[in-house]
Amino acid sequence: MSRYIMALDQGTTSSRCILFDREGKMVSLAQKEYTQHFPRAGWVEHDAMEIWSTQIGVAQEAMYKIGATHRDVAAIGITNQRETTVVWDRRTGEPVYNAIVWQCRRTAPFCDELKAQGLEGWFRAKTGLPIDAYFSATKVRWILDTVPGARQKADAGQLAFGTVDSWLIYNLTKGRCHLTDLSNASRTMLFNIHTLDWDDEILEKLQIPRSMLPRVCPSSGVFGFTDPSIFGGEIPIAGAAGDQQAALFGQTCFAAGEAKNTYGTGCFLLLCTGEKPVSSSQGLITTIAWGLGDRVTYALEGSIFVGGAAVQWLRDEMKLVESAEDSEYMAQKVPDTGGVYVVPAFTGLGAPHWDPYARGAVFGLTRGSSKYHFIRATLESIAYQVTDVLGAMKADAGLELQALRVDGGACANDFLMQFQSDIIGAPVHRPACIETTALGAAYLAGLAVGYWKSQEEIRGNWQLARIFEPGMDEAGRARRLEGWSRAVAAARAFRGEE
Ligand SMILES: Nc1ncnc2c1ncn2[C@@H]1O[C@H](COP(=O)(O)OP(=O)(O)O)[C@@H](O)[C@H]1O
Ligand SMILES: O=P(O)(O)OC[C@H](O)CO
Repeated sequence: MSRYIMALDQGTTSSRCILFDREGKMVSLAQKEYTQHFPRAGWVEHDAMEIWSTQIGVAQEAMYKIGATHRDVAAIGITNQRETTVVWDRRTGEPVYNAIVWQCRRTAPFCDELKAQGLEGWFRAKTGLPIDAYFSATKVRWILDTVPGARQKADAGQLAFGTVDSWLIYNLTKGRCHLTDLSNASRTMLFNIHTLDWDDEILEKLQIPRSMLPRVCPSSGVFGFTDPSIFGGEIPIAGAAGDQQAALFGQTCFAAGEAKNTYGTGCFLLLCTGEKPVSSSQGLITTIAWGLGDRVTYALEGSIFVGGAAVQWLRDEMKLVESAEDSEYMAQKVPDTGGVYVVPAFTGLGAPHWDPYARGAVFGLTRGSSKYHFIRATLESIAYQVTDVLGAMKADAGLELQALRVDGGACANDFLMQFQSDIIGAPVHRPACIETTALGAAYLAGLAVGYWKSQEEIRGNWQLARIFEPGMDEAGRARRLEGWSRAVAAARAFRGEE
């Protein structure tokens, strides 16, 4: 029997491939950062061909590192940055425009038009989502309206739309399969999470032809086989899920009431609600967690657009740190932020505010403010945003958190995790494997081909590595949270330039 499951983790900042063994341990990893394009203020794009080339490059590298061949890989699981929109020409396989990334705000004015028509409740009832530029629907519409000839080609059935999972499956199968999974479909604002089908009324309203859309499959099951030219032989693609849902699966949060928070480019807190979609009155999203066989599991989600990306900004734009890791010791060179608050609303604010016009801001600077205060305040801003989302989840779902399970690149930062625990007043549990996104995709694929027999078997693989206990007094917590909420209100009042 094959020895490994391959996870392809196509994230916002990097493409990654990890090979896992039966205990859920990483056997080989390869990763490559790729180019972020910011053609205008608030716009974010990726080159879809670079997504594909880096993803396939790291897959081959991960196999090469341990001398694995296609025979050693029982199945591939795909997980991906969600909502990011690729539209390609079926005849050439070429994208007609760059991938429009989930963070991109270009369609905010069109979303305002939809809201002005009073459609907010209509969309939410069908899709579980608020109307926002974050989701794929208005991005597809923008491409059809803007790229010369796109509308005509789409009407003639020549164009295909997909989120990044679809784009990878299409290329891995050399154009044979145009598919997606339920969790990714639920992020498009085109998919009805109750009927489990693309919603014809929404398609009509947005003038998006159904012929562009992929077929929707369960998250665990054989989607197709890789073309033999890629790995030297066929490998089944047996799992796919959006990265945040995959992380929920990788953290083995299978039962209603179990939650995790991922600290990647953004931060995403997901609470499993079981087979029941729970609707939100607090600015959270109702989303499909995964489909297994004919059973669909739902989740409530708080989506924060800028998490670890704020640390990347400190590194790449502000040049205040040389590496993301350095932020940890530099933040601890000062005992507190000295009253400085950073609001990293670089692409507006997601949950619970949903304000596309908010922009990043720094408050509380004094003559004594140093770069260390600035770095510390940036890290703290990540934890404050998570605290706001937790508050919404408590109000919506009555979540009484015993402990917060964490994962994702930035959860390696001990300072951030300690501050997170302090500011929510609850323990933070960091597992041994923080690559839970990839692990979740591997589990979905492995279950489909019998590599793992059951979810119970998988549960046994989860291991705790470190607990962060809250140490901040109530008064200190309340004072900081009050400062943070004033900073957010001020950043929202400023409103960015169009
Ligand atoms: N030690 C660290 N401290 C703070 N942030 C970090 C650290 N390591 C990585 N990051 C941040 O985490 C993000 C990468 O996490 P990852 O889970 O790989 O994200 P993605 O899947 O979105 O590409 C980057 O934005 C990076 O700045
Ligand atoms: O790339 P990540 O891990 O920050 O995840 C991005 C999300 O899927 C966007 O919804």
